[in-house]
Amino acid sequence: MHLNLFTECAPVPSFEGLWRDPDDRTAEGYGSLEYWTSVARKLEDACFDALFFADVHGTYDVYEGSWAAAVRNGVQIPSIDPVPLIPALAAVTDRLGFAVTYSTTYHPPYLCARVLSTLDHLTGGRIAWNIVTSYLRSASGNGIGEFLEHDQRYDRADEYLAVVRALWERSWADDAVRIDREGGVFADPERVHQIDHHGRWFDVRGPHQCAPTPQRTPVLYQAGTSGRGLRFAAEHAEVVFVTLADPRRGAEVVTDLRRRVAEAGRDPSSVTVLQGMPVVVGATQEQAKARLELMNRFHSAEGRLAKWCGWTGIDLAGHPDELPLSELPVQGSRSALDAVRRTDPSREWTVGDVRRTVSTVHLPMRGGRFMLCGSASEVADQMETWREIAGVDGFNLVPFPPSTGIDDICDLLVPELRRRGLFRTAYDPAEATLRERYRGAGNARLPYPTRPAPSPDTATG
Ligand SMILES: Cc1cc2nc3c(=O)[nH]c(=O)nc-3n(C[C@H](O)[C@H](O)[C@H](O)COP(=O)(O)O)c2cc1C
Repeated sequence: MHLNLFTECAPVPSFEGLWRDPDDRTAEGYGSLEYWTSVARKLEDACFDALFFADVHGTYDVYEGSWAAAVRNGVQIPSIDPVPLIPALAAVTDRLGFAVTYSTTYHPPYLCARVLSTLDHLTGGRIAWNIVTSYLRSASGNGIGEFLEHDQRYDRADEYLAVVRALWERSWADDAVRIDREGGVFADPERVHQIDHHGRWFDVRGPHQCAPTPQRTPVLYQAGTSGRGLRFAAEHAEVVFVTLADPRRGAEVVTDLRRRVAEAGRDPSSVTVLQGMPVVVGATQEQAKARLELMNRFHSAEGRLAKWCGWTGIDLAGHPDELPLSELPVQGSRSALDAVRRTDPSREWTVGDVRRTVSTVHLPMRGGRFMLCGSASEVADQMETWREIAGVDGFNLVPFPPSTGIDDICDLLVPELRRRGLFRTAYDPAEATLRERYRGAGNARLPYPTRPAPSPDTATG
């Protein structure tokens, strides 16, 4: 089983309002090296695959047409950039991987390739890239790029991947770096190539500024399960991060994804699917339930609405309650919208229905299904059900409570998973890089060759 821990470098990585819990360490800790190094050490002791950092490049200003609710509730503002943190975390760990989010809409591909190669060098091949197309229109107001329509963002992302993959895979030969002190040749210019990419969105000559890293291309993660998102994943992703509503309906998405991977000419079993999963675990079921009471106490409906409206681009305060949701165009995240719709696909969802659902606390024992909850043994049972029925390969765990929940996962849940033979008791020394943890020892490099971007004109939804 593959296990990541999901977080954000923000006071409220998830569960809006929980920063008010006096035991929560994230509110002050998110900006401190001491906090993040202690998290990284804890996860490495538990042999996690990776620490996953979500990130955005604008403010959540859709709800009520303002970022006031986001600021008041600390919803990814303030937040710091996780990327500069990674070398510090790598310095206190040896094997833990790090997944970082970089946007194909708001970061230039040449600079993205260099930053991720730098991290792959400095960590000895422990980097994954969470490829996002970005749903926040507000970022375009910060002078970092133009917000495009949903499908166009993915078209651009296809070309972006052609550029960065060419820089990582084709620009430098493995034997280009010679360090020949006698001969006075550091690197052989004959073995370093321009990529000469000229496309609709990008003109990048190259060569890449970094010599080949342990993985060359970082492990390619993708999140976004609209039809267009799945097509992008089928073409590029090695690990797909999903948030499925429940195991049975989730199985349809996973099957659809693997079918599309096969259609793209790749081995469907080579794609690792991780379910993003909130989890609360206690020594007993009663203790887990008691922890959940914190949700009732501190949950912020306003903070939740700020986040959800930012994800989708729909202002739930800006339309009449009775308006059917199907009448609103969605330029943000269709996955976030589908996650709500899939809880009851037969219903004609209105703006009012969604606002009530999004702002209400859904505790697992009161019918809310989207959470792992209970003693370690109960949570492990639920994880096994997800694996068997939905066909996911592992989890991107979202800890509840946000900081002490990390200790519960490592100290209570991981030992139970190990007892069942579901999770490693030590890192395999033969798996030197993060990619090898997914694909086995000896597979440090991207398994499929670089490909030109598929033409938006010929691709189908
Ligand atoms: C589980 C999940 C995690 C995501 N994480 C991020 C993130 O950290 N930063 C970001 O800008 N977008 C993130 N996204 C947004 C996607 O990259 C994408 O832009 C958005 O979901 C729209 O695509 P879709 O309609 O296919 O879902 C995430 C989406 C999902 C479903």
